[in-house]
Amino acid sequence: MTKTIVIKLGTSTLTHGTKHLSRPHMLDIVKQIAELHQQGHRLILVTSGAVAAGRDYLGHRELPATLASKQLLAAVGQSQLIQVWESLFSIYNIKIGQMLLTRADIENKDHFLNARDTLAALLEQQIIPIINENDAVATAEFRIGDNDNLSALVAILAQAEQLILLTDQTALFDSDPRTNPNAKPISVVEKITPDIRQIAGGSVTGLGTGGMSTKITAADIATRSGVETVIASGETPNVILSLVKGETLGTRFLVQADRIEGRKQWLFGAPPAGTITIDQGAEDALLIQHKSLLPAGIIHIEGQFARGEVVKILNQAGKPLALGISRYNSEALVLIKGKKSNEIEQLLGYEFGAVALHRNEMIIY
Ligand SMILES: Nc1ncnc2c1ncn2[C@@H]1O[C@H](COP(=O)(O)OP(=O)(O)O)[C@@H](O)[C@H]1O
Ligand SMILES: N[C@@H](CCC(=O)OP(=O)(O)O)C(=O)O
Repeated sequence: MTKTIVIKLGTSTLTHGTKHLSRPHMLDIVKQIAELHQQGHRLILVTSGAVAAGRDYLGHRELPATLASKQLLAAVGQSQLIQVWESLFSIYNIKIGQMLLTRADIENKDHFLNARDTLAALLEQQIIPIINENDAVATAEFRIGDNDNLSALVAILAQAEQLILLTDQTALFDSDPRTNPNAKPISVVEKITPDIRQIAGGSVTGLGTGGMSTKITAADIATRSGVETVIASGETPNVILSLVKGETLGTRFLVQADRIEGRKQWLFGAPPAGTITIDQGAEDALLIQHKSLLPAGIIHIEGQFARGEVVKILNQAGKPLALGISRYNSEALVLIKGKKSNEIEQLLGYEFGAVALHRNEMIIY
């Protein structure tokens, strides 16, 4: 069975603990990804390293200790970083696509759908998405701040089966192995308890952001949404291939929720912004055939809502059937209700796909 896998590479792995990107180490990762890509798996790379690459490119020049300097380094370094990935993937004739995201692109449901559609479109075309935070513009308010958390959100976005966090340690240890030589690796975390959070410290190398602490938060977010998460070393030979095969390596965090249901809980934070009344055919499609809602089955729209907002779906008798995320805003739905999906573009001048509400973004009562 093929899987969707998000692989996060920390600065420590990409630089191999030095001050510049390590092409040999990056090539080793690319080689493994190419093999899995060939097998039909869908792979997404979340890559750190822009700031480190920027520093190196500018010859480690002195800069004022400001946010703008960090953003400057990210702006300079991101283009270096993506060039290296592109040249390495081209060895295997694999095309890549760059996505730079901020918190708003994931938390705002409208943007979330856009980002998700782009990811899906890239994967469908066998293009490997290469993702980083848009550090050059993300101000404190809009930053996720570390790529561990970003990769967990990307895993939810992509409905991935597995999230692999590659770092400079072979596992999560019971204390930081840099300060405690007797620290012991933990192979499985069944549940993230306060004790687990307690043993995960920060980053001491000055290269990484967040250390183990942000990886635990990321594992928590991902496993609650049904995404198995593993922390392992990017240095271990064939680490990605072994993990995808299910071999025991690093620290494995067991899933805490069914994948689809967990993801839905994450999606449905807000109260419904409007209601959609559907006909009998659409009701059967939703309840019996477990299908998405097409505009053709919509009779009436109440309330004003944006694309990405939560709406309640009612049958003709006014009985609530489901909650769902609308792929179109209320004005657009008024124009396309009762119409065939292939007429959407002509009616609106744009389209976000054939369905009004997708099955995977719906909770049936
Ligand atoms: N309990 C722990 N087990 C393993 N590593 C830990 C622990 N607590 C803190 N760390 C630190 O976390 C670091 C990895 O995180 P970080 O430096 O942010 O790397 P990355 O760039 O891969 O995200 C390790 O080098 C280690 O010093
Ligand atoms: N977005 C930043 C990296 C942020 C980050 O989380 O770094 P790391 O802890 O090395 O994975 C960059 O590209 O430099």
